[in-house]
Amino acid sequence: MRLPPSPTERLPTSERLTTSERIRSATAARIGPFRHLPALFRLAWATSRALTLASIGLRLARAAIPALMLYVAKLVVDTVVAGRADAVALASAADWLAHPHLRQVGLLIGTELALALASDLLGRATTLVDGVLAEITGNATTLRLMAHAATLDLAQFEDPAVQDGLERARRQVAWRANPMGQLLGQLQDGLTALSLAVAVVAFLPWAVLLLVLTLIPAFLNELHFNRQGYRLAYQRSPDRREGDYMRQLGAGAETAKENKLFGLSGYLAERFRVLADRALRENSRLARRRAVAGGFFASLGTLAYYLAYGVIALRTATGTLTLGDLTFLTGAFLRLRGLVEGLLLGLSQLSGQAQYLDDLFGFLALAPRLPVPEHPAPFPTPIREGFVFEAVGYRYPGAERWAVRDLSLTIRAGEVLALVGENGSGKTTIVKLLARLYDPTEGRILLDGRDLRDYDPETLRTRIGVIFQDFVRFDLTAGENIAVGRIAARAEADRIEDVAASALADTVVARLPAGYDQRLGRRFEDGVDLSGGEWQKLAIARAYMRESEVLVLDEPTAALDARAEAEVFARLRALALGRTALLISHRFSSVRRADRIVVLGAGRVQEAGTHEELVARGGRYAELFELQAAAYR
Ligand SMILES: Nc1ncnc2c1ncn2[C@@H]1O[C@H](COP(=O)(O)OP(=O)(O)OP(=O)(O)O)[C@@H](O)[C@H]1O
Repeated sequence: MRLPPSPTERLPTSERLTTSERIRSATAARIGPFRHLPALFRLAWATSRALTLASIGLRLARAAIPALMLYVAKLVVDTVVAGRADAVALASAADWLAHPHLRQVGLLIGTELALALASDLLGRATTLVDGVLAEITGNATTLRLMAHAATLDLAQFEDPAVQDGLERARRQVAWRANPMGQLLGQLQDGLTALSLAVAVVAFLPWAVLLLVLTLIPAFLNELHFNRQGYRLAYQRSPDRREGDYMRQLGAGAETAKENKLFGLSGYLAERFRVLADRALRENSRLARRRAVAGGFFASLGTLAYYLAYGVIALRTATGTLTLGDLTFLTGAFLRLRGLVEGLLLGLSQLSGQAQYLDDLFGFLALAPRLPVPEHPAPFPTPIREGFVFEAVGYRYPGAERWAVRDLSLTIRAGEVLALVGENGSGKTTIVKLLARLYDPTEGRILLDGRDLRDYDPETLRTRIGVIFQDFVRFDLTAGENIAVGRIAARAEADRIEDVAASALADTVVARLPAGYDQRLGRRFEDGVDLSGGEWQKLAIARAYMRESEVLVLDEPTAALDARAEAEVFARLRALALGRTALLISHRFSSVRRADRIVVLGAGRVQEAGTHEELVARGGRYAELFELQAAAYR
């Protein structure tokens, strides 16, 4: 039978593990749903040793109680039966206590009561400890997820499989599901069953053997169906992802506007229904087979129980066993059956959780791919020469086409360079390569004569301020939306106000009810939404906040009105004084003010020069410029 792929096997080739690691992970896959249990335990252990130990200790203590209680109950019955012969008239409590048999019965009942109370208290304490442990493990896991996410490369986030896995892992953590508690619960039930079985062995060894013989096929059957269910869930993973996406589209706030205008809800619901129906059909088929096989093995167990019950009753009737033995053995068998059923059920629940644990641990096992130099070159301060792209080519993972190819380009220190070119010509890709979000597939990028890969990428990124065209609209306050450009300076209100003024964002903030403290966006109740251009002004302020040597603005003014655009550029020139600025724009009115303009086409440089030079040349730039200018005449 083919095994389901491990989470790493679902990743793109470059993400995959070495051969020996793959063999190890394939072996692990055979254990299916249970392979994450050690990691799960380590997670809880690392979060709180005291609580993990407390949870285990409490469960161990509680596991032995049922067998003890049944045994005490047996002693009660036997003592009561033995004492019936010398029954006397007892007038007072003192008489009761003075009577040896009755005192013994009283003592035994008191012991059973103490055990019952201890079991209750231990149960409550376990729930309390497990609840706290689940919450702090959940929080610690979220922090670990966030810390790990920060170490990964952009390309990894852009991989749909990684994205979906991360999303599900996040949801799993947010649900505060407690697989650890469930696992320990299973352990406790297993130990209780074992203690009962050991106690029964003393009386009827063959009965325990009978039980074990009927249990083994039931367990094997459960494990078989667990693996089948796990495999099915894996195969259905793409469908499930698509179904989740349809649900999100059909019921999400972000898409509500277009859903209404285009009347999409029926279409999306139908697509969801088709996927859900297919899943239902496959799941039901497996569930039916599981129910039939499970029912058969459960009946075998019941048969074994009644067989043992009959023999116990007969042996009690013939005097080989006492009435107390009868109580104990029937009680122990009944309890054992209940426990075993619970254990089998727990097994299938644990296997359901395992898919999410796959996502969580699969994500935590991802390693970043961009190499970081062990001994980075000292970063030039200030940058003297600038950046040189030498025959750079970049192809996105899994893409057939090159986004840029044979690209030779110089960005001189201190200049304002504009990049223009048609959609998809590679402008944004150049920016990402510059900030080392990706490494070139071929060729190299030099900064002051050294390969960009020789520098520490973190340092490089602190020296470059980039605002992408799809900048993030944080549902935080207006002040924070600017401060994220240099989050360490978030308390410097003056600085935030200064950069806001430079980006014309001050007038936007002035109109907000709570000014810089106003929460933006629609996610939260106190949020106020802004227009596209207003958001863009905040994003420009964010870039200025960075105070970096290299300023990169990707379509910074696309949403601005003509007057705002002109003003932003006038200020940008003043701000960029002495700094290097890279400007990407489709608006030639902005582009023409740059020191130099580079025209890209199909990932290559087509022309470069000042506005005047390029217009005089009568090439591609002149043609595009004329097209836009004509539209205004
Ligand atoms: N994350 C990605 N994965 C795969 N391909 C991508 C990705 N981002 C961009 N591309 C492809 O790379 C090429 C260059 O894209 P890029 O975003 O650099 O163009 P651009 O010049 O900035 O375009 P625009 O003017 O539309 O913003 C395009 O063909 C695009 O389809």
